Amino acid sequence: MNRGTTSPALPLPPAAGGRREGDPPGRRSWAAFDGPFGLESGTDLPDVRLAYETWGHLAPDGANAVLVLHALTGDSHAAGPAGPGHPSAGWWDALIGPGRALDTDRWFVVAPNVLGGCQGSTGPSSRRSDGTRWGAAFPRLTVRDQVAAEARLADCLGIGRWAAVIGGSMGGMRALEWAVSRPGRTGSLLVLAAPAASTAEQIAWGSMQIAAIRNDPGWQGGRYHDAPPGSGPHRGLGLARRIAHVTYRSEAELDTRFGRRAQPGELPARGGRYQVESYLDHHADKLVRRFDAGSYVVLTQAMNAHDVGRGRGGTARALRRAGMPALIAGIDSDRLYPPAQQAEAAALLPGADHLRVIESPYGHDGFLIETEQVGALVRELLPPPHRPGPPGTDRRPLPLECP
Ligand SMILES: CC(=O)SCCNC(=O)CCNC(=O)[C@H](O)C(C)(C)COP(=O)(O)OP(=O)(O)OC[C@H]1O[C@@H](n2cnc3c(N)ncnc32)[C@H](O)[C@@H]1OP(=O)(O)O
Ligand SMILES: N[C@@H](CCO)C(=O)O
Repeated sequence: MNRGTTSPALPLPPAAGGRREGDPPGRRSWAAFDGPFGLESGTDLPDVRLAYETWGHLAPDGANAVLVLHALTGDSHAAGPAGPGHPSAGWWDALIGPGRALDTDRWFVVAPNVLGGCQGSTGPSSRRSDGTRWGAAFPRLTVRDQVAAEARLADCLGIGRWAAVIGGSMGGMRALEWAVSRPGRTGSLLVLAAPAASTAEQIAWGSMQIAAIRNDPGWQGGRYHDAPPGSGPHRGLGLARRIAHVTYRSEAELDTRFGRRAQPGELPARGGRYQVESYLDHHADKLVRRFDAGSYVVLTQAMNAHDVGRGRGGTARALRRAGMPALIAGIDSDRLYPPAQQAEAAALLPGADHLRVIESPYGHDGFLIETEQVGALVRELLPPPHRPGPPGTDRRPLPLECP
């Protein structure tokens, strides 16, 4: 195991370095595990690197650690301002920080970039030991593989049991997999807008996005990473994002916001765009500039394969393994992961009483937008102590090296 600091936009430093006591909060680091790292498919990755960010300080007994897991196109920058390597502020910045729902004066928050991603963790755009990029040769991953890698990271950080594992969408799939596969390491659970198993329709949406990328001539069978800049499958990735983004928002929101209006200065009857088309173009353009198409395919395949009940006697039996206190939340206007699906999971999880419903006009993206309601759920899961101690007195340095 090695660790160091990096930014996804910068070349990795040699395998060395590490966090030191007193490091500023929001420190970005990475951990590399020597392989072979066995995958559910039966193949191996020769080595694995996970990028992660942390906020707060780990208590001497390691009991104040909270794992926060991002969605499909998210990354480890869950909190903090925009800056080098981070075009936007953290995606849950409103929730993580001193005095916020995930109070970093009390909790040590860890957010890894998912295995298969493209923001510092091993994925299709990473280089292999011979210097070539994985590209099409990158193996199929499952949510279980991603959680296994996160468990290796927890081992390395000396975190035997998370006080809570929290995630939305694809991050919620991983949170649920943590609870089912590692109940002894998952102290409590918050799953937002995520299913116990992807349905036919969810797989269908994902497969259309994968097809959009693969049908772009720039895909080149997945071997485009060393092609000249600009010749990759950008059009396909942009189309995938447009398809996905419609599923992330509600019909009512799109209608209220854009209706049939033309984009200012453009006339649809003369080849111009509707406002909603321009909006989708904008989101496609933004994603293409920050995300790798190969990672998009690998992560979407992992979401399509997601089924906590596979090989465990079915969903109901699998969920019964997870007895920790749990909150399962759905968004009332989510058409991608309808709340009724999560209500079934809530009914089956021993530690969850009933589905929590986030009210939002925004659809699936409500787990990113409705931070007040999400914060209330986090506070319910991790209530403030009756007598808080002075912040920052209980802390231990993270190990510089793992065995
Ligand atoms: C866990 C994770 O997923 S982490 C990664 C965070 N997620 C993403 O980045 C996914 C992409 N973004 C989103 O899904 C959303 O922007 C969210 C969820 C982050 C925030 O949602 P909202 O605040 O409702 O933003 P919304 O979807 O309205 O988009 C606003 C953008 O659309 C642009 N826009 C709005 N109308 C139009 C239009 N007619 N034409 C062109 N652009 C438009 C705005 O200018 C704004 O641009 P900017 O983001 O570059 O400043
Ligand atoms: N906007 C989110 C939706 C997927 O949950 C993302 O891009 O990751």
